[in-house]
Order: sequence, then structure tokens, then C-alpha cells
Amino acid sequence: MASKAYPVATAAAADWRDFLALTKPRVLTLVVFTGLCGLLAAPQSIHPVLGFTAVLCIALGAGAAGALNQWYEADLDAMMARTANRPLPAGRMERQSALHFGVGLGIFSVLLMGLALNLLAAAILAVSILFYVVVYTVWLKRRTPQNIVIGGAAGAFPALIGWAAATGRVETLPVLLFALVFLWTPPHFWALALFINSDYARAGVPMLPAVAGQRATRIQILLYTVPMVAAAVAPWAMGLTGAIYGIGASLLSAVFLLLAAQVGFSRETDPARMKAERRLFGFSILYLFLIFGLVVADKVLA
Ligand code: HEM
Ligand SMILES: CC(C)=CCC/C(C)=C/CC/C(C)=C/COP(=O)(O)OP(=O)(O)O
Repeated sequence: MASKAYPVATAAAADWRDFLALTKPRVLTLVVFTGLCGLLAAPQSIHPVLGFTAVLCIALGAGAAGALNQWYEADLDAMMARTANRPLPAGRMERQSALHFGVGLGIFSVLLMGLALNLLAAAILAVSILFYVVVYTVWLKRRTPQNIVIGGAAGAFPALIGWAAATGRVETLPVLLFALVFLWTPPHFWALALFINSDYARAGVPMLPAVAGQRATRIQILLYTVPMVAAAVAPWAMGLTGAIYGIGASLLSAVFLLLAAQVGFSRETDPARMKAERRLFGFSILYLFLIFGLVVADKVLA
């Protein structure tokens, strides 16, 4: 279990902003968006109230996972400038509160999904929360640079959950969307890790740049981008989506590949190296928003 090498919460009670911060709200926007798009892309439409409930459950479940992640690794967060001001390492909240909040929210989200939508969606939601907390945070993050490759699967589940909430089934298109987010995660994160490498290294987290070096990381980024692009165009190639998605996804993927190649082939001494890494990280987020938006646009407009 994480040690307590950070200020323990004092008299000042945490307020709602601290509980919100525990859910990692900015990352949550994309997690929830992919879940919403999975739901809207499904062939069966459901009542808007049920649809809203499903997306709410994904948001609450992912927020719970974020809270439990912060409960477990407050010691790590205290060592990194980017995370030191989170409620636990900053001493604004007691660990117990974060634990109770995370467990309560997680159980509530899965129960509500099971009762209001269906058991399949609830089961996948439960698996993704456990995957992020147990497989990624507790087991892999501090042990192997493959942490985000395997553990990152947690963030790929929401599209499947959205689809399953609407249909009660798992089908080829959401599985391809799962594969897309799964393969997108390494380039997304390693691009960032390249320019904040020292932060993770200081905290002793074995992220790929610190373990295998910058050059190997750049090559890995490129190696994951190629199958990611294949997963992005596969729905079109397999006739599961139309030309709106196909053309849009191909163009966006070409840009992603170009930016990944810039990173992949840049040299340590290249002064534009960091700029390329930042650009790839920023674009990775826009890319996923747009690709998922296209899946829905394709269904609505075609
Ligand atoms: C294990 C896999 C992942 C790791 C280690 C990771 C790590 C990070 C880190 C460290 C940041 C920097 C900013 C911050 O702390 O908020 C970030 C930003 C972000 N990530 Fe990821 N990420 C992963 C997977 C994902 C997934 C699956 C999604 C959504 C589908 C996602 C969406 C985002 C978004 C939207 C941002 C920008 C947040 C902002 O504007 O501050 N990430 N990610
Ligand atoms: C539906 C459901 C339960 C989804 C949960 C998946 C989820 C929250 C994915 C986002 C992944 C993420 C924020 C990784 C941050 O890694 P980190 O924790 O190593 O980042 P840090 O260094 O900022 O703490």
C-alpha cells in the first residue's frame, strides 16, 4: 500500500472541488465522450433518460476509478510537480475520505447501470473500474514500462459500455473502437512522458522513456500508431460505417501518422523535438474526440 510521505490532512475539511478533482474531470471528458458515442452509434436507440443514465454511470464509474487511483498513489503524486497539488498530497483531504468516496461511487455506478440498463453494461463497467485500479494502479504502474499498454485497456472500455447499454450486446464495431483506444493510449501517453520524463523518473515510476530511453520510446510510439491507424479505418473497410467516417478517419489518421513519424524519426539533439512531442500529445486528444464524433455523424447523416 502507498506510504504516507506527504502532509496528512489537517483541520480544513475538503470541499466539493476536492472531490471533483479526485475524479480527474479533464481526462473524464474524453472517457465520457467515447462512452456517449458508443451509445449513440449503436443500432438500437434507447429512451433519452436511459441514455443519460448510462452515460452518467460511465462518468461516475470512471470518476470512482480516478478517486481510487489517487487514494492508492498519493505518495507518488506528492513527488511530481504536475500532481502535487491534488487533494491528498496537498493535505486537503484524508485518505479515508477518498477511499470511501471512490468505493461508494464505484458501487453506485455499477448498481445503477445494472438496474437501469442491463447486466452486460454493468459487468463491463465493473471490469473497467477494477482494471484501472487493480491491474494498472496497484499492480503494473510501479513495476513495468508496459503498465500503460496493458492497464490502458481500462480507458478503452467506455465505447463498449455505451454500446452494450443500448443493445445488451457486444458487437464488431464497438470492439474495433475498443481496439482503437487501446492502441491509441501508448502514443498518447508516451508522447507526454517524453517531455515530462523527469517527473515520473523522480517518483520512481518505470515509464518507458526512463527505462528504455527516449529513442526506443519514439520508435514504440510509431510502432503503435500503425496498427492504431488500421483499427481506425477498419470500421469503414469492413463496411460497418460509411464514407463520412471513412474519409474523415483516414485524413485524421494520416495527420496522426505524420506527427508520430516526426516524433519517431527526430533525434535527441533536434531542437524541434519537444515541440513535435507536444504537438502529438495535443493532437492525440483532438483525434479521439473527432474520430468518435465521426462515428456518430456517419450514423446520423448517412
Ligand atoms: C494508462 C493510460 C493513460 C495514461 C497513463 C494517461 C496519462 C495522462 C496524463 C499524465 C495526462 C496529463 C494531464 C493530466 O494529468 O490530466 C493526460 C491527459 C489527458 N488524457 Fe490521458 N492517459 C491515459 C489514457 C487516457 C485515456 C484512455 C483517455 C480518454 C479516452 C485519456 C484522455 C486524456 C485527456 C482528455 C487528457 C487532457 C486533460 C487535460 O486537458 O488536462 N487518457 N493523460
Ligand atoms: C469506465 C472507466 C472505469 C474508465 C476508467 C479509465 C480511466 C479513468 C482512464 C483514464 C486513464 C488515465 C487517467 C490515466 C492516467 O494515468 P495515471 O493515473 O498514471 O496518471 P497520473 O500520473 O496523472 O496519476
